[in-house]
Amino acid sequence: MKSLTVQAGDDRYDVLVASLEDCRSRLRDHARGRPLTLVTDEHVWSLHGERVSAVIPCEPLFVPRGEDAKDFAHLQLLLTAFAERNLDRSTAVAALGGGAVGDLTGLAAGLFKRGLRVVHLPSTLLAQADSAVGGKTAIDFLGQKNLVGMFHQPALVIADVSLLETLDDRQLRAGYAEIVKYGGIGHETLFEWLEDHGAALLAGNREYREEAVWQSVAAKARMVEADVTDRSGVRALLNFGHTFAHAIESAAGLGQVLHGEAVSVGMVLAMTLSAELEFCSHQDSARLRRHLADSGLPTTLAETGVDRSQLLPLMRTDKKNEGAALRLVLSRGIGDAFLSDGVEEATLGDFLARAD
Ligand SMILES: NC(=O)c1ccc[n+]([C@@H]2O[C@H](COP(=O)([O-])OP(=O)(O)OC[C@H]3O[C@@H](n4cnc5c(N)ncnc54)[C@H](O)[C@@H]3O)[C@@H](O)[C@H]2O)c1
Ligand SMILES: O=C(O)C(=O)C[C@@H](O)[C@H](O)[C@H](O)COP(=O)(O)O
Ligand SMILES: [Zn+2]
Repeated sequence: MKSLTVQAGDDRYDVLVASLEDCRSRLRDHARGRPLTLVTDEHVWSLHGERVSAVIPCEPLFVPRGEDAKDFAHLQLLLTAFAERNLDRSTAVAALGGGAVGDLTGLAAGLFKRGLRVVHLPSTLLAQADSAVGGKTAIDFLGQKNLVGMFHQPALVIADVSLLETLDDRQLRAGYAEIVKYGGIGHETLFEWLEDHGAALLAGNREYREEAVWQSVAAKARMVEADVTDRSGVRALLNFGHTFAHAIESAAGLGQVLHGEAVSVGMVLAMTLSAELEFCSHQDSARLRRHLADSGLPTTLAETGVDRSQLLPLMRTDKKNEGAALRLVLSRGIGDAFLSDGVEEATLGDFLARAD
């Protein structure tokens, strides 16, 4: 078992990369003798419900698969169920699933009685490496990604990579994009390691999956601790590729292009723009693109099928922006991302019009 503690302001919690069975007593501490209210989708439950129930008695609540869960209707559904069960602040609710289940459950938990504890049991590569840690919760609104949300840190995160054995190839690769992000923003050695071991990781190597989840979570924890509520600019680097990605997801129709796929294209766009603006070399930009493409991820706008004229207006609504300036995460090279307010809208518009 690998374990790290995140100190996010006043909130302190453990992230365990371990089997669910090895965490039985930790889970039971959070349930306090009652069945654990566990939010999931029927697909994940059909695959893993029996195993999870053998570790901890659960009362499941079902939401749709993927991005469709992240809306007001399902937020209301969870809040209603929490009220019907009269959950109180001494017990936790759990989220078993991908980032969508985690984002929705985290928000419902944060709102109900002004804060229930939430335990994340991430079951996708993306959720294990990224979304279960750090306390960002959200639903989509008015066609825009994560427009309504809050920070609500978990009480415990357990990443059991054996859950990933049932994940389909497309979802697996999408999650891998966020791991590449960690190398891209601050850890060139991780990026090199992924160049060497990424193919085996994607093919199913359990040791490499654990290592990549661990490295990503450790990197994220440090950035979250330094900037819990995304104010100082440190945490904003976790948004590398995301200004483009969220616009791509919205323009495609939410749920059509997977978040990780959009992040893959978004990181290539951010790096290509950085190279054009002479912040980084064209070799580094090509290196990032090559590794993502070799990993079976999309790297061009053309592959997403979006109408590129929709992107700039969507990018203007990004949460990082203050006033008129567009705030982008750019790069000085692999492992060296930075936040920029300096890209003119006309420059970005021209870039988007002719990008691959
Ligand atoms: N809060 C954050 O910090 C953060 C970070 C990154 C992404 N996100 C959000 O996370 C979402 C994307 O999450 P995601 O990539 O995990 O996908 P997802 O949650 O949208 O969908 C996961 C899909 O995989 C299936 N699935 C889940 N676990 C499985 C398993 N073990 N075996 C088989 N099938 C399984 C689910 O049924 C579902 O269809 C986006 O909404 C994104 O905005 C949030
Ligand atoms: O935890 C963070 O901070 C991140 O930015 C992680 C991202 O991978 C994630 O997609 C996040 O949900 C994006 O947040 P948003 O603030 O851009 O909606
Ligand atoms: Zn993301």
